Amino acid sequence: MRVKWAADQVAGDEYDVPRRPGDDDSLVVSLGKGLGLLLLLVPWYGLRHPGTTVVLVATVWLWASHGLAALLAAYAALTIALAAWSFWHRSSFTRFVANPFRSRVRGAWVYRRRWRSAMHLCELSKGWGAERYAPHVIRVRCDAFADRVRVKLLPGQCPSDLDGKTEALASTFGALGCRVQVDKPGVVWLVFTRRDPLVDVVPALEPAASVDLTGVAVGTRDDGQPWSVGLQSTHVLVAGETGAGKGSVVWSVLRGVAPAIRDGYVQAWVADPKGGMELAPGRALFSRFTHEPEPMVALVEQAAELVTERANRLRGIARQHTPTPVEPFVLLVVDELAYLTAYLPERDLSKRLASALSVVLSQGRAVGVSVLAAVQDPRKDIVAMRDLFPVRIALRLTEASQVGMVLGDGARDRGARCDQIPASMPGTGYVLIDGQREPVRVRAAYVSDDDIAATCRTYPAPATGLGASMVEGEVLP
Ligand SMILES: Nc1ncnc2c1ncn2[C@@H]1O[C@H](COP(=O)(O)OP(=O)(O)OP(=O)(O)O)[C@@H](O)[C@H]1O
Repeated sequence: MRVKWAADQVAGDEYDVPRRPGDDDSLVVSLGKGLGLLLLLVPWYGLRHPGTTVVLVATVWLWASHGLAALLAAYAALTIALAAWSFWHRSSFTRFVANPFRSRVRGAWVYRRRWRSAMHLCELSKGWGAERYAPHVIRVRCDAFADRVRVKLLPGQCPSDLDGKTEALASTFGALGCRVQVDKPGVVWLVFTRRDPLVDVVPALEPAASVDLTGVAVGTRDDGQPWSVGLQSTHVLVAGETGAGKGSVVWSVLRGVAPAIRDGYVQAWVADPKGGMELAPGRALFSRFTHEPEPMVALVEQAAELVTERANRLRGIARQHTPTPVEPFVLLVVDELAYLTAYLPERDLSKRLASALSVVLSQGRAVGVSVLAAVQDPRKDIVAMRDLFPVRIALRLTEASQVGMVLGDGARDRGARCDQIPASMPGTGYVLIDGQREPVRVRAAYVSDDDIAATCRTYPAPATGLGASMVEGEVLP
């Protein structure tokens, strides 16, 4: 593809415009060439865009055969029909009319018109001899929130070449943000966010009647899809500075599994090092709950004993634990993991904790014991354990360097800007989703005190959980 810098409309001053063959043609020759090109382009356009062609041909035919009044009447009738459609069935209207129209207009006006210059100025074009080449736009899909541009990369380019360019691309095309998603080898989707679907608080989600531990709905993704977190056969780490909204992730998970708690298939064992302030309101859901240092270590040790006992019993019989009311899935919730791993007052407690936690994290997944842990400060102590948490959620973080500590190296370059999440959007963060190398932006649902109280009333743990009668600070059987 030949790049004509001079013809591209980019905001900013042009510089170093190379001369091209034909730039010095006389007016007559240029007009002749233009006419020839038009004759070739009309049939090509007609074949490529049959819908538009039908509308154009119908318009010309109506005008020529029935006059302007008939044409205006037909357009008025069409407008009324579309308005009625949009009123009565918004979703199908959006899908079949609004989004394709948006895609066509924005695809031509915003992206294709400025594409090559933008690629050059973002340093994504390449030179070969005297020619310059830019990645090719295959398709543009737009909805009310985002534009998705499918792009064929140049030979010699790979998706990671776009890492670190996303901010420049977003700014070039006037978007709030840009993410790269690999489609297939050599082809990527650039997702430009125009309106943030996560700005509004996501209300608490209703728990599903039948709980699926492989995907518990906890919030919304920025493409409008539900965001689910798997608990079975995994451990989940939620990292975020104070006030980042870790509580909303933990509460959304607990609310999501509440029906299974009531039916005895899931038990929540909860350690709240913040003196019980955060999680105590949900004690009716918990089978075990504690907030004192020694009992918290004892709770993790009990989980480790359960893991060892189940592993010994199930070895050779089953490769995967199936939750039942007799042998429930245990979710060990630790509200501030760093407190247990780094700040326990006594050295002996720290040692006991480290050894019990390593058993639970390394062997618990196969025997139905999973950890859901929150952490404010993802520094060294946590990083040592980070790899034992297959699911990691990074909310707002104080420093850019912390993103990699939670999501792994390069995650920030691939779009996880946790340090730029505004304080006004607690519960917002980035996650890595299976099969996708790019982090996905998400927001957890906000579970209010009233929602917690209602969840406790509707789904209390069975009598063995001793919910409301628990003595705080003690580990109960
Ligand atoms: N998903 C959410 N949507 C809207 N508001 C939220 C959400 N999550 C939390 N908040 C609000 O943000 C504030 C801080 O939330 P939260 O206590 O969960 O943060 P945290 O990360 O647990 O902080 P800390 O580590 O200090 O306990 C709360 O007042 C809460 O009302």
